[in-house]
Amino acid sequence: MLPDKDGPNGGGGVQDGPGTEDPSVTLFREYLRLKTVHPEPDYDAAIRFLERIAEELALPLKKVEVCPGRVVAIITWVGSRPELKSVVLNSHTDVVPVYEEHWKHDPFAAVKDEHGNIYGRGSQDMKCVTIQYIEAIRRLKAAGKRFSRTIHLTFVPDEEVGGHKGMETFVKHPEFQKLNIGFALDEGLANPTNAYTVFYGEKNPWWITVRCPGSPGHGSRFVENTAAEKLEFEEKIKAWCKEAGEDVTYDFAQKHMDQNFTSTEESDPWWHAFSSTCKAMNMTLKKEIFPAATDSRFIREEGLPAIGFSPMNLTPILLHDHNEYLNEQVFLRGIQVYERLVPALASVPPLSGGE
Ligand code: MET
Ligand SMILES: [Zn+2]
Ligand SMILES: [Zn+2]
Repeated sequence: MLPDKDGPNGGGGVQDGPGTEDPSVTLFREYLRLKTVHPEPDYDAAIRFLERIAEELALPLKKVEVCPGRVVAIITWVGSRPELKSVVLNSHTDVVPVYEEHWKHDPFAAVKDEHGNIYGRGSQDMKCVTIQYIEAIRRLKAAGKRFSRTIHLTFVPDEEVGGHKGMETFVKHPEFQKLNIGFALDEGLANPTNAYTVFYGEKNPWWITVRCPGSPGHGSRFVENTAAEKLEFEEKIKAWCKEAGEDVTYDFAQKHMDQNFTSTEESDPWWHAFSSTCKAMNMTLKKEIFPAATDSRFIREEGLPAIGFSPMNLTPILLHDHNEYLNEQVFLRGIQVYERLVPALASVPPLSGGE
């Protein structure tokens, strides 16, 4: 672990003396320090980190290069009945850029303040979840557990830039088919109340590039045929491009039409395993449609069920925001949540059809 400027346990006035921090928190902070930040994420650092983790867990890691320089890493814990469909724990390794001048701590130093709040880009989106999966698996393995279904931890690049060179390509890869997926967990959002939010569908993103050529020049010069004057925002996309002139074109960088939802009926065996485990832990769940887009959309488009869930209650929603942080107690509680959820999902009895 790299020491940060305030010593081994972060910001001033920290309650932990050296060496007393929970090792899961230390690992989380170490992962936050990797600069997997766009526009040039250090994916090599993430892969090296994950290779070390796989070695510690004594589990195999497979690397699938879906595009040049874009590797999906898969750590697999084979179940006692490997013919059954598997459980996927998915997370993306990239994070969005920062405006460092708006942060009270270095966004890549993983400073922990006197309240136990850990500041860092990716602390909520979604390096917390990556480490929570890993630590839950580590504890379950150490306790000598094994489950009937195979568990795959998938670590995917480029989610934050639309997933073209990440999950979108991976779901079409033969190695994805080989995973024989029955159910997937992926990211969700924090919830400021005591409840946890779960996402069973998403909004359809449309990212559109409108090409509207015009003469350049200073605004005071009464330039004719400017780009701005050609655009009619109140009209529909097609209509306003047509009206703007024959040379105005548009392209979709993202155009999702699929509306596959994941069942949250109690009769659904996957949802039942998920929700009954949460209930047994006295967790309140709030079911929602994700307000933006995650890699779950590509999984659902393959017809597979996926639930978006990041176990962060009592936490303001700070994804992509300045001063993104997560409290270490909330983080540690999340590991315990996965320690219960993973066994429940990986022990779902064979479904009709023997899967
Ligand atoms: C449409 S790609 C989604 C990128 C990112 N997850 C976001 O919601 O902003
Ligand atoms: Zn995310
Ligand atoms: Zn994000």
